Amino acid sequence: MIRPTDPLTLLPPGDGTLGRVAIGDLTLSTGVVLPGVSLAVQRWGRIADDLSNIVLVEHALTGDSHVIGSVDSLHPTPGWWNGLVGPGLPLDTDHYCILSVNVLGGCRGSTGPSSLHPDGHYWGARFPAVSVRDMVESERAMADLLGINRWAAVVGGSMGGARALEWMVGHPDRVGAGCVLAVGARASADQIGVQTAQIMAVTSDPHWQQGGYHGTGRTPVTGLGIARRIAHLSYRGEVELDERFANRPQPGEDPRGEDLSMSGRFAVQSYLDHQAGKLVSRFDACSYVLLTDALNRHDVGLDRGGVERALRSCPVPCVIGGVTTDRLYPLRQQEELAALLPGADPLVVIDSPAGHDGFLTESDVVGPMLARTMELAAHGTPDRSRGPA
Ligand SMILES: CC(=O)SCCNC(=O)CCNC(=O)[C@H](O)C(C)(C)COP(=O)(O)OP(=O)(O)OC[C@H]1O[C@@H](n2cnc3c(N)ncnc32)[C@H](O)[C@@H]1OP(=O)(O)O
Ligand SMILES: N[C@@H](CCO)C(=O)O
Repeated sequence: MIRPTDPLTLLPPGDGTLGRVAIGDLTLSTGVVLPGVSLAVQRWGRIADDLSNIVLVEHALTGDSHVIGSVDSLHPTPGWWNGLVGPGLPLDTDHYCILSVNVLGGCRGSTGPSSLHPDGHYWGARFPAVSVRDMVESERAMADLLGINRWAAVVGGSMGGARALEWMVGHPDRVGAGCVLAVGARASADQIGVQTAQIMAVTSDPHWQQGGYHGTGRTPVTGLGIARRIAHLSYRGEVELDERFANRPQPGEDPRGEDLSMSGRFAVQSYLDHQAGKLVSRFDACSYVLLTDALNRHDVGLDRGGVERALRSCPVPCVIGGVTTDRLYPLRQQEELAALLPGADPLVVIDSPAGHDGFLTESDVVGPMLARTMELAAHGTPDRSRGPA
């Protein structure tokens, strides 16, 4: 007798090994069909027989599926939520299987602009535009393939929070509980402004080559580095930066010389150079443009009668959090989410100088928020009687 393959055998083992799930062709919200899509996946913990204990953790713009780092492999990789996932930790692998997916269009294993097109050349900027909703649809296609009807919870911050929110609003019956950090219901004018400036920095680099730089030996590292400097400023608190760097020169350098040769740097300039250097060494410029553009398109109310109606229609129990000093996704945006989502706990305000990156750095507060999310998830089917307001 031929037994059908157990879909779960398509997943990597529960020890954080990186695997890849082929989901086939994906029709995007623009109508474009993206052929042969694969998603890079990692998971930690055992999957229950009834698949009811799987938590989807969504990463931010330049993150990836390495929610927690690995030190013992040939290629040690840092994690971005170390200390929050593991036995006895807020995302408790003694009870739950924690699963993370490199985003559609990313550059850390999932199909994206640095993947090969069916014609054998790199996709580059030929890669079709994707929205946050498309990212979620790729994850839904993967869940369908694996037979996962419902996530115990979906959690994430920033772009990961946008994906978590899209899951909750677009597929409320498939999300047991949600945790949404440091994001809003739609892109604001300020975000689109700062993010389009970053996109222009990348695409104005002569090495961009209309997005066809892959395989040419010339990559737009200068433009990507400028984009990261602009972005990183928006990720950190204004007061925090001034307390750390003020207008001091970088030790041993003189930024106040007699001419404009710019040979000496301010300390903050050196810090941003460092952050830019780290990003260009690990991230693809086309993916950066694609994902930044997806954030510009983010609008949970699109084709759902607007933000208020979309949020009010979502009964998923959830935890919403924002950072006091977040100047990219200011607190008013999370206040809106907490006010309009019928299943939301009172807003958790993360009091931190760290700015937007607080959802990565303030694990003392984020940990209890994740624990609370799992408490909501454990209560099972949400109280649908609250219904749309
Ligand atoms: C780690 C990953 O790549 S996981 C994927 C997710 N990645 C991200 O989320 C984005 C990348 N990282 C970040 O945004 C941030 O570094 C965070 C949020 C992860 C950590 O924030 P913090 O711990 O507050 O780091 P902080 O902003 O102080 O930066 C520290 C770095 O700046 C460097 N630095 C500080 N001052 C200066 C200076 N004057 N000149 C040059 N470098 C400086 C430090 O040496 C340190 O370098 P290192 O990270 O290579 O060790
Ligand atoms: N530091 C985060 C900020 C965006 O949320 C990142 O690079 O992904």
